Amino acid sequence: MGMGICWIQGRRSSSSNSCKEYDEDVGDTFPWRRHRKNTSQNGSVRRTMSAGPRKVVSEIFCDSHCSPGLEYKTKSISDNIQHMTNKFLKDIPKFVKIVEVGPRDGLQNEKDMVPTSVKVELIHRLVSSGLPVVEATSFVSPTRVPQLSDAAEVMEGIRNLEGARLPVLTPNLKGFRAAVAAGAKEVAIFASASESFSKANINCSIEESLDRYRAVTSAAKELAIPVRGYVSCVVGCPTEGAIPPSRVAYVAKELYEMGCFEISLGDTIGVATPGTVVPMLEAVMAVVPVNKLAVHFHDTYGQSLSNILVSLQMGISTIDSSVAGLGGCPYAKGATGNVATEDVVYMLHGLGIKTNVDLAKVMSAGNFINNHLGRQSGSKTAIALNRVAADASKM
Ligand SMILES: CC(C)(COP(=O)([O-])OP(=O)([O-])OC[C@H]1O[C@@H](n2cnc3c(N)ncnc32)[C@H](O)[C@@H]1OP(=O)([O-])[O-])[C@@H](O)C(=O)NCCC(=O)NCCSC(=O)C[C@@](C)(O)CC(=O)[O-]
Repeated sequence: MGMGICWIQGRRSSSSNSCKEYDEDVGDTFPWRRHRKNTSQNGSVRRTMSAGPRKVVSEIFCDSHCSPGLEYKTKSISDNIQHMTNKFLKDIPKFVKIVEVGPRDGLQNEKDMVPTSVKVELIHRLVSSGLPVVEATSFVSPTRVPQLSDAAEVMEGIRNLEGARLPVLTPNLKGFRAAVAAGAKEVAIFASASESFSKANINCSIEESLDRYRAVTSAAKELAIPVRGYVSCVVGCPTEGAIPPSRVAYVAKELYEMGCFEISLGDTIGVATPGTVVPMLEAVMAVVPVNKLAVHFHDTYGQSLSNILVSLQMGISTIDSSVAGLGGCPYAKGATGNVATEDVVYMLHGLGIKTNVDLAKVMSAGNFINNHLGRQSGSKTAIALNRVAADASKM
């Protein structure tokens, strides 16, 4: 296989040819430690992590992720994670739900059409990694977002897929009805805190969009279909600049009151820093319960992980991310992709936070789509671990 990423913590499949379950959910990754090379009696090469002061909690014998013939021992860093008592980390959640937006937000800006079969395969791989929610596609105008004009076909390809929720974006009743007809069991609506972005993105004012979305949420209620709400431009807008937190709070509250079960706060152009995230979250948390909020950071200025950390410290426990950092909004020029799922999982597990996501499998999904797109991953974690794996396979 040549993937060689068995030092990654996370829940493992119990199938005989993949990594054994960890003894503790928080295993460890010490890719920077040197491997010791041993030769066993039957001649197979074993590589063992150099012994350190920490407890070995698990040993992984992995055919599916390691290079053939290699075995890795991992050490636990759980001994070092003191978030229960550490004053800086004691209030962060113990479990975080990751909402994968790669197949939708990640692909919507791709110029060359990605074949439907590749999208379907990507979604299958992401679901198999344990991600609880994978946003699958959008039922928007095909002239506005040609890349997702195969939404109904994508839904057909994932019709029998189980193990994750598979919401789709719907900008209006027309999109909602098409989504339901295609088999969608959950939808997302997307408003903006910026008037000009609302106009550019969905061709109406904020108030008009809220009216449209009331129609969608009431139609969804009749069918018992859960609706997620997005607020875009929660910190900055490509044309208006800084957006006041009070405006974000207003739109979030409207979406919540019309029935959205969760509100995702989108830094659409990736300009936020912890300095602007804190006041924005404070304003929104005053009107929407924190357990109903998610954060959605694009990584244009490389601030996403620090923004996520401060959001965790403020009690947020749902994080949107995109495999391999794919993405960008067609109506937010210059904005890059979402924070990479691999980087988020690596950080969360490093903080001792459970996700139930298998980083190795997310990386495999990332490698799959990057190979198709012919580009390097936007995830630093994936780049680093792929490099370590390649080095290890040469030893
Ligand atoms: C909202 C509309 C549809 C308004 O569309 P419009 O441009 O105002 O035009 P319209 O309403 O007059 O309709 C134009 C044509 O589109 C059709 N139409 C109308 N609705 C639909 C539909 N649902 N599905 C398919 N077709 C549709 C409609 O029937 C008509 O067809 P025609 O008569 O010309 O043949 C359009 O502007 C649109 O699709 N915008 C969506 C653009 C988009 O997807 N942007 C990216 C979303 S990402 C985002 O917003 C941020 C987020 C969520 O990721 C979070 C973050 O990062 O911050």
